[in-house]
Amino acid sequence: MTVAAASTKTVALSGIAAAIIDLDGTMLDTAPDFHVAVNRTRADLDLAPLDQQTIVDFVGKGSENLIRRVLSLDYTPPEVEHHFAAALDSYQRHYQAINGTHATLYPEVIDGLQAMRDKGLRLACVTNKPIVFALALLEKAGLRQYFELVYGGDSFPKKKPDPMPLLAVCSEFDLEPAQIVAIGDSSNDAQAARAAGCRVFNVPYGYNHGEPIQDVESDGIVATLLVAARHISN
Ligand SMILES: O=C(O)COP(=O)(O)O
Ligand SMILES: [Mg+2]
Repeated sequence: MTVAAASTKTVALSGIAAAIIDLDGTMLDTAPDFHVAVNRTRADLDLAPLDQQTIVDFVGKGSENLIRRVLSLDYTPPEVEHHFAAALDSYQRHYQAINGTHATLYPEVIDGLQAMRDKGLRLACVTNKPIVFALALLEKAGLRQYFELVYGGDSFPKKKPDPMPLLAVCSEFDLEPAQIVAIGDSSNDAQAARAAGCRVFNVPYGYNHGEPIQDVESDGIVATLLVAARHISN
């Protein structure tokens, strides 16, 4: 615990020209949307509803992983594969119908994004959420305008924790990875950032697969995106 606590010290980052911000668990608390859509999918399969926390611990590695984990609670691995395609289809239909309806913005998200823009930072959103859901949600929450680039979990062959989508941002912005800070709520974000050579901050309030965020190696934990902005300079 002492080692983990020591690693949470937040350093001020200089030489930063852009920020890559995660979506679920970082800008929006989408747990209630996941809860509703997953339980409608389970009802289609005659499975009992799950509590929100159980579902939230499966969020972060994309829809396919979420649905496999949700099915694995009741089915053997061959049964999971048997039901997977229909369950994913059902989930996507239910999620699309309620996307953003029950989600809420975390504190200081708008102020944080505005503060980053005021510092001249270029902003990209990189999420493991499917791109159609991500774009619709950002639009609905009034966040789309802050981002020059938005990449979803299906925008590239590989998603976070692979560095591929972050390296695509570096290339699109024509910046070195060390000039970019990734900010997210999970080890996925931190691992992708480190593998890309980017700097990384974590926020403590989202979904980290049920693990303490203090155990994730990063440049620090920031209470909100506004606090993150205060720790970043060009
Ligand atoms: O849909 C997910 O798995 C969540 O994705 P995000 O935390 O990368 O936004
Ligand atoms: Mg997240």
